[in-house]
This record gives sequence, C-alpha cells and structure tokens, in this order.
Amino acid sequence: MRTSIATVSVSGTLPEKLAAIAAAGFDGVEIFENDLLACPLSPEEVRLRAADLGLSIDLYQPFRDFEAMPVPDLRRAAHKFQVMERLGADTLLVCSNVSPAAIDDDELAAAQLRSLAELAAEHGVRIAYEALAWGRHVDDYLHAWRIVRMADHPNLGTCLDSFHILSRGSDPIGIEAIPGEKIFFLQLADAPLLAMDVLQWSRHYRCFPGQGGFDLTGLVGNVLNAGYTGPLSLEVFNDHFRQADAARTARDGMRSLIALQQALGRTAHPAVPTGYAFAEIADTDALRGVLTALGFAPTGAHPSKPVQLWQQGDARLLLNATGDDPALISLGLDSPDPARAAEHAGSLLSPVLPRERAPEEAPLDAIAAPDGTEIFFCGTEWRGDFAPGGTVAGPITHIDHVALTQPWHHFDEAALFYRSVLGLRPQESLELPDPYGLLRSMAMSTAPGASTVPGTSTAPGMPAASTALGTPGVPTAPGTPAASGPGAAGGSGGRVLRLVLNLARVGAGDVPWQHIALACDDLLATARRLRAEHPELLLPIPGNYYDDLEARHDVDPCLRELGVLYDRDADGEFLHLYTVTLGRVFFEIVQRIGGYRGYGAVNAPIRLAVQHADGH
Ligand SMILES: O=C(O)c1ccc(O)c(O)c1
Ligand SMILES: [Mg+2]
Repeated sequence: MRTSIATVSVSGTLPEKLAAIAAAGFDGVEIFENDLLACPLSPEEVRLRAADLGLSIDLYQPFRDFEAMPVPDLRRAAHKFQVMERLGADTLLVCSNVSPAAIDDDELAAAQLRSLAELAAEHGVRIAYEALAWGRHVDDYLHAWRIVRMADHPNLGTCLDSFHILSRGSDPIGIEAIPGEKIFFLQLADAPLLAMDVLQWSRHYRCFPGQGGFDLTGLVGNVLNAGYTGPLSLEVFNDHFRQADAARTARDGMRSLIALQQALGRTAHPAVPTGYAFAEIADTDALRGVLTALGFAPTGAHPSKPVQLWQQGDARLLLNATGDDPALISLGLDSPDPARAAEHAGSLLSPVLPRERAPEEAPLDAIAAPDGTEIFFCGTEWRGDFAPGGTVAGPITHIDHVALTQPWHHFDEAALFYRSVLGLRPQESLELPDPYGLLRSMAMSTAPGASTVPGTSTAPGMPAASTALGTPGVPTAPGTPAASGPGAAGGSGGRVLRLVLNLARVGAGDVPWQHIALACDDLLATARRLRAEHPELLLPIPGNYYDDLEARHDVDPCLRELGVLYDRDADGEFLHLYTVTLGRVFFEIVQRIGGYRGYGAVNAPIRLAVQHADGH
C-alpha cells in the first residue's frame, strides 16, 4: 500500500521534514498548515521540492471550525483551495467543529459541507471530514459519516483517524459499513493507554503503530475490508518526536508501517528467539573479579578476537577486552532460524552489520538495536569457535532477563524495534520513583505468561504460599518443581526471553546503565555465601525496607540479614539481590518461585536510591 506521513510527526523546518520523510522511503506527505505558513518557500516551490524528492502531497490540513456555524466562512475556504492548487494537493482535511458558536444540527452541518464540497469541486479539490474526539457536537466517526452521507456530494468523503476512533473506545467494526470510496483518507496513530483528557492525550502522547496500546492492525483490517485504497498515513503529535532527529523518527515511522503490513498479512513472526545465547561485556579485571565471586569461570577463548567465554550453567558471558569500562556490548539470542531472523530484521530496516570473520569461524549475523547494542542471531555453531571445555556447575542456571536503559527520546523506537524485529510482546509500562526523577520501565517477553509456552508451565498443585518464604524454615530444594518457574529450560519451548526497557531520566547523560539478571535455584544459599565471602560486592538494603516488608508479608527474617529483596504475586514469589555497579553494568541474581511473572518492580525505587547513594 502507499505510505504517507503528516509533516507534524517529525521535527525541523518544512524542507528538512520533506527530506527526512523522503529518505525514509515514504510515498507521500500530509502538509500541516503551520509548516507551510512558517516556510519561506512559496507553495509552488514546496510542490517542486516534494516532487524532486519523489513525494506526492496527499493531504493539506487542518481546516477548522467550518461546519454548523451561523454563517459558513466560504471566503476562507476559497483561499485554502487556491493554496492547494498551487501546492498540487487535492484533498483538504476538515476536522469537526470545536467552536462554542457551532450549532448542534446535523442537517445544517451537512448543508454547509455540501456547499463547501461544491466550491471544492470548482477547484478540483476534495473534502475529507474527520470527527475529532473532542469535537463540540461531532466526536464520533460514525456521526461524521452520517453527515457526509446526508450531504451526498461526490467531492465530500470522510477521513478516519485511528486515534480519534480508538481513544473514545468506539468499535472500529462499524467502518466496514462505510463504502470504501467514501473513505477519502486514513490517518494512523497509536497511543499508550492513559486515563486522561483526550485532547491532551492526542496532542502529546500519540505514537507510531505498535508503540502504544491500540489495536491498529484490527482497525486497518476493517478499513481495508470496507474497500479503502488510499494511503496508510501516519499522523503523530508527540512531544519527544518534535525534538528528536527527523531522519530517525521518519525511519521509525516507516518501520511501523512495514510491521503493520506484515501483521495484516497474518504472517507469524518467522524466528522468535528462544533465550539468551550470551551477553557480551567490555572486560576489566574488576569485572572478572565479580564474575569469579558469582561462580563464573572461563571455559573458552575466541581464536581471533580478544574475547573469552565465561560460563556457569547455561549462563554464558563473553568478556571482550577491547573496552575501558564494563559495558554491555551485544546480546546473543538463541534463534530457531538465524538466517530468517536476520532477513526479517532487514525487512524492518535493521540490516545485518558488516563484520569481520575468519573463514573457519562460524557465521553469526548481528544487527544494531536503537541504543547501539548489537543483537546476534545464534544457532549453536558459535560455541565451537570458543572450543569450550564444558560448562561450570554452580548456583546460576541461566540469564533470566536483561534490562537496557534507553536514552529518553528513543524509548518508543526501542519498544517498536524489539516488538517488530524480535517478536517480543510488551507488558504494561510502569513509572517508578527514583530519587532524582521517574523511571519509566516496560518489560517485554516472548510470551505473556508461563502457561502459554510449552514446557515452561508451573507444576500443578504447587500453590505459591507453600514455599520457603511463606513458611519460614522450610527450604526450597533446588530443582524441585516450585523452583522452576517460567524461564526454566523447557523441553520443546525453549525459554521465555525477557527484556526490560528502562527510560533514562533526562539529564542522566549518555551513559545509561544496563543490567544482567542471572537466575538461580537457591537464592538464599547464594546470598549467604556472597555475604560471607564478598560482602563488598552486594548492594546494601536499608532496614526500613524490611520493616515495611515484614509488615506486608510473613517472610523469613534471614532476608533482612542477607539483604535480599522480595516480591510476590498471585502466582508465586520472587527473591533478588544486586551487585554494585561496574562501569555501566551491574548484575542481579534472581529466583522465581512458582509462576511469578514480574521483575520485582515494587523494589526498584529502593534499588535506585541505594545505587544513587553508592555513587551511581
Ligand atoms: O489536534 C488537532 O487539532 C488535530 C488536527 C487535525 C487532525 O487530523 C487531528 O487528528 C487532530
Ligand atoms: Mg487526524
């Protein structure tokens, strides 16, 4: 389908916007009137500029407060039509009236829109009437359509905007009853699900399809079923996008439309990863000290690169001697079909990165995530390069999750990247207080819960309350069903791949933290050993935390002594602790008991405050 985007969706001057939009591969644009008014180029020059860039001007907008007025302002309309003729734009968006002077009379609205369409016809222009969700008398798309039908003029149709439809909770199935040729234009925007004034929501929080909580694929399916053949056009008002790099925003918008069309084609994601093959960290002596204390040991070295494999259970870390400070460089993902995964990423504008490889080394394709982390699609051959001499047994079993802090203006881009390129599903976005700001945090995973992934369900008959911590003194034996919640190795289903995206505070600088959470089967024993042997490595947790925890839950007093954090949900329990930060990286050790699905978010404010006190 043809693709288009409103100039309001990206930052810059009109010529900069057009250049960025063309570079991202769009077919056309909606020209937002303010962008033209503030531009030194004449409409003819804008027309030429767009044509030179290969862009059609699909829509001119918005024309406000026209219909159902005591006196319709046709003079203002005639002027707009002249501008449109000079621009070479053939469709004008008229949004529903918000003026207190508007009269609640559909017949009057239809009659005046009909006269507008009559005048438009003389200029070779069409009118697309859109219901704003906050319109004074018309705020619903079916109401706008009834008025268009009543006006009955070939130059008058409706403009559907997914935000206005879905923000009001309207059912988009009604679109299928509108004749396709009367849908003159389709605007697409997603948005996070927020309970707030709809105008503020629309003007500040819209985002690209797949970045928010609306079902855009379903709505576009309804529009196509109605017979619509016009462009898919993005219209996003977003405070971050207005400030971000235009080329990057436009490319992200194009990625969202490609992903949307792939979803419409009902093609399942071709290669959802099944777990972490490795995490690669820039190496230092201090990092090796911490990993040794955690029970890791080197098991192999790369033949041509300064990279060592350190391992424990199924947790594999690659230590790369090229950096100055510990920092996460790349993630290896177990992929059922690495070649298809790389091809799919390429289709979503994430091409395989050029890489040097000796002829005898295993092929391994990587792409760049928005924050620069490299993502490798791994089979099992890569391990051969390290000639590993077997794994190291220890309390740690595998990588439970990785948390990546995103620069504040790239959070939505990262969410869409992981959703579309890797097939991860986002969970609710949380806001967590930090001593110097709010941390937005969103978990994503390959499956929403344990029970939907074969081979990883919690053993039946293991109620969460019957665990070690609900019943002080009864240890949970490693390897019992209660200790192997979602994330444990599962027969055919692999692991649930979990990733947490955190939004860096504005002002946090360009050195965001990353953390790697390691799973173990007996956190208390691990904590006990670390407290005895390496207390300096553990983040100290304030006593006030335990006073409150003990008031909320009947927990083992040893949590306090060991500095272990605790959470529970309806399905199970979660024990975790953190190491101090090295460079940009810290480690978390976690134990999931029963079917606990979260990440201990309730404890994040404590952790963040202690990390600040610790100098980070
Ligand atoms: O916020 C607005 O006023 C506005 C204007 C034009 C549109 O197409 C729209 O969806 C919203
Ligand atoms: Mg709109």
